[in-house]
Amino acid sequence: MPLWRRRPPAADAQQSATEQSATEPSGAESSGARLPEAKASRYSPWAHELEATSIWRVAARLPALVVTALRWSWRASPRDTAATVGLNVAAGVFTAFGLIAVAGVLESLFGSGPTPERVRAALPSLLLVAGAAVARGTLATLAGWAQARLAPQVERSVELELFRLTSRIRLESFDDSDFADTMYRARDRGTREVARMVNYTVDVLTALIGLIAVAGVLSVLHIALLPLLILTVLPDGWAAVRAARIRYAKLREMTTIRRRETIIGDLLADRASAAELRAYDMRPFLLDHYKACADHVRDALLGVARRQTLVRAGGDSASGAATALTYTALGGLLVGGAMPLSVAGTAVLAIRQGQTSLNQLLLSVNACYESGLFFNDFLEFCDQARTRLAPPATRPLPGELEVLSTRGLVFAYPGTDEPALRGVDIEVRRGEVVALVGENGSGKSTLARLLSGLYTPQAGAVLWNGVDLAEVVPEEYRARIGLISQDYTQWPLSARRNITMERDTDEQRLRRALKLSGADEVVAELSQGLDTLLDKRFVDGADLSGGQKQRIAAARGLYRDADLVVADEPTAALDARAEQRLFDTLHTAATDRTVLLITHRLASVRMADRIYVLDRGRVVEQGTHEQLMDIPGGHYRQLFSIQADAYAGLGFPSRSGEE
Ligand SMILES: Nc1ncnc2c1ncn2[C@@H]1O[C@H](COP(=O)(O)OP(=O)(O)OP(=O)(O)O)[C@@H](O)[C@H]1O
Repeated sequence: MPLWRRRPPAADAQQSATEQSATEPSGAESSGARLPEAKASRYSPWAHELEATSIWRVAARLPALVVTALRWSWRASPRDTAATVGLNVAAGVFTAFGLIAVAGVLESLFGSGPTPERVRAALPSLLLVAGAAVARGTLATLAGWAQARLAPQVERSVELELFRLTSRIRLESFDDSDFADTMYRARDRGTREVARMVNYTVDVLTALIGLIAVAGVLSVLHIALLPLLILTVLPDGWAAVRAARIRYAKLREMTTIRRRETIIGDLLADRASAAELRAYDMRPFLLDHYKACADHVRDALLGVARRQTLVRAGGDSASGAATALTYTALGGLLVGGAMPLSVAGTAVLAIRQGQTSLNQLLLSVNACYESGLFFNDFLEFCDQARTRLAPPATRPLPGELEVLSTRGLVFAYPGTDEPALRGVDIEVRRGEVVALVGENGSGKSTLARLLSGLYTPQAGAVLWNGVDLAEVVPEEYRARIGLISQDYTQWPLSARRNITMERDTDEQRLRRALKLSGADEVVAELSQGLDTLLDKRFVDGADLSGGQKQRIAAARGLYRDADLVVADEPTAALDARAEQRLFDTLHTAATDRTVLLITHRLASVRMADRIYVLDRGRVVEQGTHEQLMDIPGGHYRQLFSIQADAYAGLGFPSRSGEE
């Protein structure tokens, strides 16, 4: 496993966090007091490990990363990748060729004989220098074009892969905070780095070619000059790589804080939170919290800048000393008569060019390496996401739903010790209305999601006509379920699309769903009817009330030609009339479909064929309303009585208007 992928053992995190907070700048400490992530970064041990790892060990992984980046680039556009690499390399060849031609010019100019004759002798080489410059310039321009074309294509392809994975991973992955950090890093910078890595790789190749030419010229002039040249640049290169690692390690260490900073920033600037932010005057609190995060990040980055400057200053001084040594050696060779003046002139030129090329090489290797660290975040995300995909299932759905049952279902959310479901057995038969009731947090929605195939149980199974859903192609059974979710999404699409969720509309089914859910009244008020965009953030977009949104969500669940309708608190935001209409609908819908209903309005489950009562993740009672009411001190009986008592004796008129 590469060093920068290794996760710190949890036990080490606390200890290292203590060490870490001792080394933080004072501002970070003060914000750390308010930010748990600042005090106990999960990545601290990892960051220390990265900093302590030898540069050579880490750099050894670079070629593999470069190859991966090139593969991504090739996938995005083979033509532009080939053009970028090919044209840049060709431009590099002409740069080297130009230097060799310059050496020829100098040799002729510093030779013996009258000046006009020496100038004439230098003319062919001069022409070669000019030709090489023109060719290099043309190739570099074309290469720049190819490079500029490549970047957006690569970014697109990498981002698409990212979203293909985020939209396929198992739902519970979103409840895992470690994975959320990984996803944040991949989205934050990881995807942008592939194109950059390709560019830096090309720079490395170009610089290498220039360097080979210089090395060739220098070794012909005097072999001692070559190691001296390398010595002048190595300290600088070491400093650059080290500085990059310091920055990356700190950024990675701050992943959770930066994610929190983004979340708070969104709350401060998002429409969805704008009203409550004002109503509860959350502004000072959020701003203060945002400032604490931003202060921590700023202080940490100031610390990084200080350390980077020190490292670079060390590298620069050592490189300066090595340059002085090189020129002293050159002077010594001249004074000692070991090298004629014309050769020394060429050597100075070659050394300068060599330093430029070597510097360029080290800078591009460093940039490539730094990019590689971030690119690796994207690869790490892809690796982790692939392990979070549902295992491939090939079994087709075993016919229309006859019976959906669960067997010893156990499910715990990631990062929690307490299971939300602890061995649940229920059964829903075709044409039945089955209700799940229970107090808040008893596990109803979790069970509904498992029955809808959205979560994977840790133990037990959900069986469709006796076949374990784990073996069935997920798209097949999800298509047979109409989910009216408690946390429904209003998509930034037209009202029509918000209901049908598919490109082609079955007008008859749509009209029926609109009527059954009461969404027909909502659509009638929209300026462009079903074609109205349901998102106020865009021109001509409409906004809906909470109940209106819920009617649209109910229409979505009813539109689907499903075997099973799962309705999780489908009426929480509805007015009394709409609520009654939807419950009536759900009860009559069960003549041709099966309905699983979750609600706290117990009067509405009286008609259910069977009621399961959940408590702390277990089914504690089951039966019809009458059977459950017959259990003395029973859970359901108590809940029902509390609601019934609230209305009892108040003499409300019935639905028909009579007392
Ligand atoms: N995403 C989550 N991550 C961790 N724990 C969760 C998550 N969602 C729910 N839980 C926990 O799982 C348990 C069951 O929650 P669930 O939402 O299924 O209850 P519920 O019966 O539907 O409650 P309600 O009536 O309030 O909707 C609760 O203890 C809850 O805190």
